[in-house]
Amino acid sequence: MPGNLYNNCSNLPATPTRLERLLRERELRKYSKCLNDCEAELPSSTQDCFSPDLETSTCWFNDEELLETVSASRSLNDDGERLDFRTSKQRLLVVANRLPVSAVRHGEDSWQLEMSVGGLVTALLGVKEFDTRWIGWAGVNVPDEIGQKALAKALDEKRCIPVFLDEEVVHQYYNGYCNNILWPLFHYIGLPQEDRLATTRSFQSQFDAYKKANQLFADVVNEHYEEGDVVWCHDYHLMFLPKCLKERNSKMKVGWFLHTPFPSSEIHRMLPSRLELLRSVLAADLVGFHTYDYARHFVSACTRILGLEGTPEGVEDQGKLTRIAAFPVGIDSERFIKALELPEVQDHMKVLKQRFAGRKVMLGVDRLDMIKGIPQKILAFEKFLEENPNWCNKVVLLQIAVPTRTDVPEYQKLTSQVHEIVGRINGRFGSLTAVPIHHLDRSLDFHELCALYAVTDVALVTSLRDGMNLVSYEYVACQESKKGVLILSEFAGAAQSLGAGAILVNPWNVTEVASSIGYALNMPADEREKRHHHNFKHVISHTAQEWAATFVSELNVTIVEAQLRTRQIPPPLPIEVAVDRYSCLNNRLLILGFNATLTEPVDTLGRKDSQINEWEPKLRPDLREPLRKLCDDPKTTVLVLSGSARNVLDDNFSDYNLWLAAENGMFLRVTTGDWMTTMPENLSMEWVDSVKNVFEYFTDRTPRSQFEVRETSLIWNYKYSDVEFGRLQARDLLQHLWTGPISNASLDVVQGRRSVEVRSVAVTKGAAIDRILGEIVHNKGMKEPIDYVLCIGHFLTKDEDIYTFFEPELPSEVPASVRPQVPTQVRTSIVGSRAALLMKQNSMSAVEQNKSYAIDGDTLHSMVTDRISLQEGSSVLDLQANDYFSCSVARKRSNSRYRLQSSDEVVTLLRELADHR
Ligand SMILES: O=P(O)(O)OC[C@H]1O[C@H](O[C@H]2O[C@H](CO)[C@@H](O)[C@H](O)[C@H]2O)[C@H](O)[C@@H](O)[C@@H]1O
Ligand SMILES: O=c1ccn([C@@H]2O[C@H](COP(=O)(O)OP(=O)(O)O)[C@@H](O)[C@H]2O)c(=O)[nH]1
Repeated sequence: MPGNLYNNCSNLPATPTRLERLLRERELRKYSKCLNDCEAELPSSTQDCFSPDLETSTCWFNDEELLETVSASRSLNDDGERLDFRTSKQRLLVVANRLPVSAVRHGEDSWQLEMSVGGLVTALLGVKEFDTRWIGWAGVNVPDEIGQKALAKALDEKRCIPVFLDEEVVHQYYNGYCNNILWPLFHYIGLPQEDRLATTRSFQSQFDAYKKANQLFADVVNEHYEEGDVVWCHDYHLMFLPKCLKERNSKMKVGWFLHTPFPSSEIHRMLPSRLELLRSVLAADLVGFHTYDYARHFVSACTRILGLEGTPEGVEDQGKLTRIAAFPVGIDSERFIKALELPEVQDHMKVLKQRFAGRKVMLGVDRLDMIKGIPQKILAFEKFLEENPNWCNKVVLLQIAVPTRTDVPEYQKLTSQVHEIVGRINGRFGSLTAVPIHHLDRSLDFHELCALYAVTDVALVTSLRDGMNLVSYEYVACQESKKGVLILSEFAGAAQSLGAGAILVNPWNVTEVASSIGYALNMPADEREKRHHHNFKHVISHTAQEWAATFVSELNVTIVEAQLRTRQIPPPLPIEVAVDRYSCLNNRLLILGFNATLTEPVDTLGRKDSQINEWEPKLRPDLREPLRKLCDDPKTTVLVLSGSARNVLDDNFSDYNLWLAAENGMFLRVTTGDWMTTMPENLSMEWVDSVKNVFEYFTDRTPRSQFEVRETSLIWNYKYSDVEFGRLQARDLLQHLWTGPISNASLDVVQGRRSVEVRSVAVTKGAAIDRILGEIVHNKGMKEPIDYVLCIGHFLTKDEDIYTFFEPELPSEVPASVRPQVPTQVRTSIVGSRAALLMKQNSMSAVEQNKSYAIDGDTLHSMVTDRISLQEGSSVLDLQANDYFSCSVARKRSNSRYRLQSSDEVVTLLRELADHR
């Protein structure tokens, strides 16, 4: 499709595709990594400053060196030798609710920083390729200024920037809206019911706090932002952030990534703030998810709930594309693999092996969260013991359950529930010397955790839903020597990547999980090896570093593409200029479309305004007054040029003094006169019956679709049907029309946004306007040439030839760069036709003579020349470039010079014109 003529880029060198750009970026990353690796071989004295030895740190918490690697270390900046490499690092602002460290206060101005627990922190700690700063909440309330200053200073050393949230905001935003509303909903647990109903009542105040908290995050980002920075927002806590950031600075590169699942649109629909949240996220340039399924759900929420267009690339709204894609996170696998060689880890392994000698050990590591399916896991283990009494003293389940979100009542309840089940099972199957379940309500340090991962025989992950689940990755990374078995919930994002090597289970099916435990414990060595090998390969190649680099690279590419795309969108109509020129001139022509131009905007969801009585297009009531004024102005001619049938235009406009052109100009009438036809005489309509059959078939099978028979075209409209079903049906319908029995007829099958229209090839608004103008000039007995044309409409691409109709005749002072590119041949014929518009007295009606019309467009123009009486020497059009305004309404790409966003803006424009006679 041609772009905006004013921005015709056809002469530019071919721009690379997105894939080409991404591949190039990938090559560059590889090259940069190669440079890095070479540096790693430099003498150790030059390395120390920027490559801290993580594995020598003894504790998972307070791991200062680890944090240094999150970002390019500052000492790197002081190293002259590495200047080139360093300068290529992109500044990255990572914004997440939780900082990688949580703060514990020790005195008025003294703070201790501890590593935060959770997959998001683990994933982001692996991000090393950028010059990174973290912005987030330190997990603590700091009401006093001294405390805030001291904490900010302590965090600064870790390149972290705090967002201070007071207790009430944390309560309403974090415990309330994030963890009691969004978290359960996104994990298919649903919204609060029964005893949680009180939460529903406070929903609005929690949402307000959520927005307020997001704004506070935005303020801190704005304070630290430097031009060119990439701002990467994380997770469901910050869905409002992209909008806050873009409102302030539309040029900021903003990405948003969700670490949890994004549920089916049917679940998201339940959320009272569903629209606002989706819209805010869409303000980002790039939106990422762990899996293709989550991305697909998000796109479908945008199409079904917001009524936007979903494309394979993302979601489009008024020409703005938000790119949506899957970026599965990984871990810093090397860090885990290397840790296994550390003496501390080896010591832990020895102790564990001794402690559990003679027993197989199964491992569970989860935050104590209802989504992790801990009760289901324990119940399945109980069933296994029940059914396999011979295993009772030979297997033990070690469950690490890290306390989390302890202020939220649901989490408190879960703790007691789990304790109760564990107690019961240990009582039932335990002995004086051994219990089958070892349950720990606390976190472990990094070395203990690695040792546990390495020595255990089976890892049991039974999440009911889980964005990714990094524990499964970490387990695989640490099992290179033992080759233990991973039992993995099919509802964890990790199932998509590790599914082939793991035993996949439905955690709700206790029987299935129990038998999988048996299968895993008895699995022969060669099968374990094969499965492990497959997973290990994936874990070491899909790292957190790779994840971040890919996301940021795609964000950069998305921005470039957006800039290219913007060039194809016409600029907004300069209303003041259009009005000013209008008031200066004396013979003005307004050509107005009808549907979606002078009618209320269609509810794209087909829900609200989809009552049957709304189906007929109606002139907006707020347009009646300005339209009447314009029609009654002797210096103005108003023409409504529409695809609609005659009766529809009659119903809406009979009371106004204007011109009506129905069926794309095939019928014409001044409201004081009768309808005339401008239809070429030998326009073949033989195809109508067969197309009618097809349309009827699809109308029957597509609820709330309509089928309209006009005299020169047939239209099947599905704007009130289910968006996705309608689109699928339209695809089938089009395929049939293009390849079926009528494929050879001389027809045009015109695809609208929510419609399919079939008409004869010769019928377009641009083809009709010449004849219409001739008739208007003749009928009005115009003496003065038309010196102002405003042509606005929500026209189909095929009908946009109306915009170009006037272009070639504009005087040559229009700068070459903004003049439309019309092929020479076409130009000649149009210029030829313009001769038809020379005025003469005693003219004969062009329409009266329509018998002699030929179908060929060029011939038509010259036929008109013969029939319109001309007034010696004067032209119908005397149009200066600046007095011609072609303007599309609610179209993302168009050949028009300008655009208006919606029919609301048409109202504004026509009111202004009406007030400036
Ligand atoms: O910060 P908290 O409220 O204590 O919760 C900890 C984190 O839990 C969630 O982690 C998710 O991210 C992981 C990495 O992408 C993913 O593997 C896992 O499936 C998710 O549950 C949460 O999304 C984070 O924001 C929290 O920080
Ligand atoms: O005592 C512990 C137990 C777990 N983890 C880490 O917590 C993360 C859990 O991430 P996952 O993606 O599995 O789930 P999430 O908790 O983020 O939902 C993993 O990186 C674990 O190494 C930890 O730091 N300390």
